[in-house]
Amino acid sequence: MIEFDGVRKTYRVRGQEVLALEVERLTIERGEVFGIVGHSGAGKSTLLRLVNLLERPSQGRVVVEGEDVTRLAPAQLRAFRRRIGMIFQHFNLLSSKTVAENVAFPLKIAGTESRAAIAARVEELLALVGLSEHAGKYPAQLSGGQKQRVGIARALACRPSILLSDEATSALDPQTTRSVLQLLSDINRRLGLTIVLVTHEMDAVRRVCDRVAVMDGGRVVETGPVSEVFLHPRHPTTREFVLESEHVDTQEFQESLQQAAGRVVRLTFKGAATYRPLLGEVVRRFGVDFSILAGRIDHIKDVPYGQLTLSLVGGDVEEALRALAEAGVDVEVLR
Ligand SMILES: Nc1ncnc2c1ncn2[C@@H]1O[C@H](COP(=O)(O)OP(=O)(O)OP(=O)(O)O)[C@@H](O)[C@H]1O
Repeated sequence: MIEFDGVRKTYRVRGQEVLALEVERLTIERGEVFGIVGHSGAGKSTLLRLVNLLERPSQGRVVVEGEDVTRLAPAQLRAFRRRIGMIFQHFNLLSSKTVAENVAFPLKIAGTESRAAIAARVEELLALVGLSEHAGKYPAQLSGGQKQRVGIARALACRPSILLSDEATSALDPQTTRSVLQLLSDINRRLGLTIVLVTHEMDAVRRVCDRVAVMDGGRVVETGPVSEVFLHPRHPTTREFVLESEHVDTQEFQESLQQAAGRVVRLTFKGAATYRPLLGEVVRRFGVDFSILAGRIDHIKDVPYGQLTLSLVGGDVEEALRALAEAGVDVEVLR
């Protein structure tokens, strides 16, 4: 478990104290994939770097697996950092070392394992990330996705219990992003380690995270299970992120809402309800006509969901909405 308790981080810029982060309380549970999403400058990296004390809080406590990290003596801090792996946007690989040497590097520095044990561990890690055939190559000979896989293998070398990911897929194309996120998800499941994933892409959160914190201006403005935050965003920043991730132009969408007739509602179907012909049944039963303003079917982690924005006219709209809600559909009246 990772706990932030009354944490403030300020930087001194040209003689002035500037507040970068203020988090009253935030808890990341053991074994979960926790997303931190926000625009550039929102404080995401600062929050992440407080976990392994790459940044020191100006005030408050960061407690990792029961230990207040700010109180660790230098030798304890070195041992503690080995329990936390980290991956970066630009991979940070050593260009003069091979893939295998990059992965072996943290184990050599730790100096706790024999050469043979390190070689065996490297082999195991390269198999885990699907790079066994590339052990002797140099980073320059790899694609972006392969480089990040090396980064992941290296981060896992010392068997950490926490993996910090700072925009690890931001430099990758969409397909490679998906495969790296899938790998992180598999690692979370297979090894049971906690992953904290900083990103500015809500789509990455939707694919792999269990819970998410949305940051704005150095503060956590919304937090909760991804399905909750994604399907029912409350804070304007969260709404913006969700619409962006659905490639919806906010202004165009507002305009189409204004032109729509009758009652405008957003229906969210989750899990099995996604595939049931509920809407057809209900509109027929209550004589309601509808037109579709927006719609999508997708997954949040492994759970399918469908979301439809409709304008409803005629018939008994109120009763139709009640029937849908009773059948387990989330009904939001937008207008
Ligand atoms: N070393 C530093 N010195 C001064 N200000 C800093 C320093 N590091 C970060 N900041 C400031 O703290 C705020 C939060 O920065 P941070 O890098 O955590 O944001 P972020 O959400 O990760 O953004 P990005 O996605 O662009 O990395 C910003 O206003 C930034 O300018």
